[in-house]
Amino acid sequence: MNLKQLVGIEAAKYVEDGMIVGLGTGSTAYYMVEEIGRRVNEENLKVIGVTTSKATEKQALALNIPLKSIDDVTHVDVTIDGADEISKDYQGIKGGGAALLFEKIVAESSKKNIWIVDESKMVDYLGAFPLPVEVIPYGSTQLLNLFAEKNLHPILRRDDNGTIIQTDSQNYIIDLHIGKIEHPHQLADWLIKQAGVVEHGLFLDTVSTVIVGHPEGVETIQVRD
Ligand SMILES: O=C(CO)[C@H](O)[C@H](O)COP(=O)(O)O
Repeated sequence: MNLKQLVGIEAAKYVEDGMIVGLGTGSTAYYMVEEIGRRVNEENLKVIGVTTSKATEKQALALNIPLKSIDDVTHVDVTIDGADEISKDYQGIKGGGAALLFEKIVAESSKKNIWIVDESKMVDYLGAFPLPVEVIPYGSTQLLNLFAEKNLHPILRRDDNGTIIQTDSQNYIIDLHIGKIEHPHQLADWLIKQAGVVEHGLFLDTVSTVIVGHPEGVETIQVRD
């Protein structure tokens, strides 16, 4: 079993009958969704899933996990999602899979957030992983210029064919190759104030529990209630 599968299966243990569960996006969250699907089908687990991307929605539907839109629930009990980086003070970067907007909306509606990662995602400081910023297409060149002026080293995300990637909301992603983010809260506050920025991938003071996969086994870190 690989480390992503290990933490995905471990996190699914936190899901109980009657819960509304936020289902994250990415190659690690994939295994958690598979395990919840297995429990729904084999153990008659009764849950409602709230998905964070079209990809996860497709996976959950194929597994017959009952789903509701975030707009049709009053709250989410727990959201389980991956992360691109987690710093030593448990701040995170997400959005490598371009799902950061829905992921943040669901995370902010959740009583608890569990992040599942392999040990390579645990870092001292955020920023070696390029910080994704979701922007509307209109004015995105102006934002690229602004970010470049501020030495944030922006690159518009494209696929291997050079086509600009669009999110589930038809927005663009600008990745900021910062290297080391000294003051994540300041950067987050500045980014969200720029016209055209829809959301950024700094997930600050969000996570309740981090489940880290090591070759020796699973480490569970309780960060906040
Ligand atoms: O934020 C995300 C998607 O927008 C993912 O959770 C993050 O990119 C981690 O993905 P993976 O588990 O595939 O490494």
